Amino acid sequence: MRIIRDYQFVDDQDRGATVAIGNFDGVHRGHRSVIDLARQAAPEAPLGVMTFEPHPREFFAPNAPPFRLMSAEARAHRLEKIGVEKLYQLNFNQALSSLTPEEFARKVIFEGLGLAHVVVGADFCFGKGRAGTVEDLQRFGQEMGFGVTIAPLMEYSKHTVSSTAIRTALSEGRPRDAAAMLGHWHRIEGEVIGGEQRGRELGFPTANQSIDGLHPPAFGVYAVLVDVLDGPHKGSYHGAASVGVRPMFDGEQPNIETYLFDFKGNLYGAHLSVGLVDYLRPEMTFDGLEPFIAQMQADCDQARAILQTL
Ligand SMILES: Cc1cc2nc3c(=O)[nH]c(=O)nc-3n(C[C@H](O)[C@H](O)[C@H](O)COP(=O)(O)O)c2cc1C
Ligand SMILES: Nc1ncnc2c1ncn2[C@@H]1O[C@H](COP(=O)(O)OP(=O)(O)O)[C@@H](O)[C@H]1O
Repeated sequence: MRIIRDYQFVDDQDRGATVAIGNFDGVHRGHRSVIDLARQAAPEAPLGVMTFEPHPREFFAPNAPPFRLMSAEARAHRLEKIGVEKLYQLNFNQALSSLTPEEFARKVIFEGLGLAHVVVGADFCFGKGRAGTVEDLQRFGQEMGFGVTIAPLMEYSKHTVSSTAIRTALSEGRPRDAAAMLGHWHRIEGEVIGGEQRGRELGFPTANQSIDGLHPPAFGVYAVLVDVLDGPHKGSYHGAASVGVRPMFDGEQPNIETYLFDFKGNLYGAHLSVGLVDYLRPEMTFDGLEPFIAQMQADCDQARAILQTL
C-alpha cells in the first residue's frame, strides 16, 4: 500500500484511483461497507482511501480529551489488510481546513489527485465549516467530471454503526458490543515499553503499552487476544490485561498491561496488538499483596476459560 500525504504534485501512478473518503477511526463495519462500494464502483481502478491526519477534531480542539479508537499507524495497517492500495493520508492543516467545499472538490479531488470516483457515507460533510453536503459533492462531480457514490449508513441493533457508539460501548465496558460494530475485536496497538519491573515479582510480568492519544476503554481487567506483530516471539497468544492507573500502586498515567499465558521471553520493543474480548472487573485496591495476587490468578483462570470458547 502506498501512502500519499500531499494532494499536490502527485505522481501520475497515484492519480485516477477510486477512493472512499472519511476519517475511518476504527475501520468499523460501516467504514468497510463504504470501502467495498469503492471497490465495486470501479474494480479495475486502484482502490484508495482518503483520510486526514491529524483527525480534524484533534486539529480544531487539540486540548480535548483523547477520543481516537486507533493511531494513524494502526489504521493504515488495517486498511492495508483489507486490500486498500493507495492511502491518501492528507495533512489536515490550516490550509486544507480553509478550503471551501467547491475548492476541496476542485483542488483536492479533481485537480490534485485526479480521482475517477469517490464514495462517501450519507452523513459526509466536507470543506470549510463542514458546509458541503453529499448533494453538493454529487453536483461538483457532475460539473467537474468525477463519479460520486453515496453509501447508506449501516445499522447495528437499530442504531447507526458509528465510531461514537463504539467509544461508548468501550467506555461502558462492553467490548463485545464494540466488536460487533467494528467487525473485529477492538485492538490496542503499540510498542512494549518498560514499567516499574514489579510484575515479575508478583508472578505476573506484564507487557506495558501506552494508551496516550487513544480513547480509554473502561478501566479494569479484560480477557484479551494478543498478537505479537514482530520479533522472535511473533505469534498469537491468550492473556489477561489491565487497563488503567493501577490504584494498588498509586499509578497516574493510564496504560494497558498484558500478561501473556504460557509465555516466557523478552517483549521490550516488540509491537503488540491487544484485542479486548470481555471486561472482567474494575481496577481495585487490595488489603496487601496476597489477596491481590489471588485475584489476578482468578482473573487469569476466568480469562482462559472465556478465550477457550472462541
Ligand atoms: C490480571 C491483572 C489484574 C490486575 N488488576 C489490578 C487491580 O485490580 N488493581 C491495580 O492497581 N492493578 C492491577 N493490575 C496491574 C498491576 O498492578 C501491574 O501490572 C503490576 O503492578 C506490574 O506493573 P509493572 O508492569 O509496571 O511492573 C492487574 C494486572 C493484571 C495482569
Ligand atoms: N508471560 C509474560 N507476559 C508478559 N510479559 C512477559 C511475560 N514473560 C516475560 N515477559 C517480559 O517481562 C516484561 C514485564 O515484566 P515486568 O516485571 O512487569 O516489567 P515492566 O514493569 O517493565 O513491565 C515484559 O515487557 C516482557 O518483556
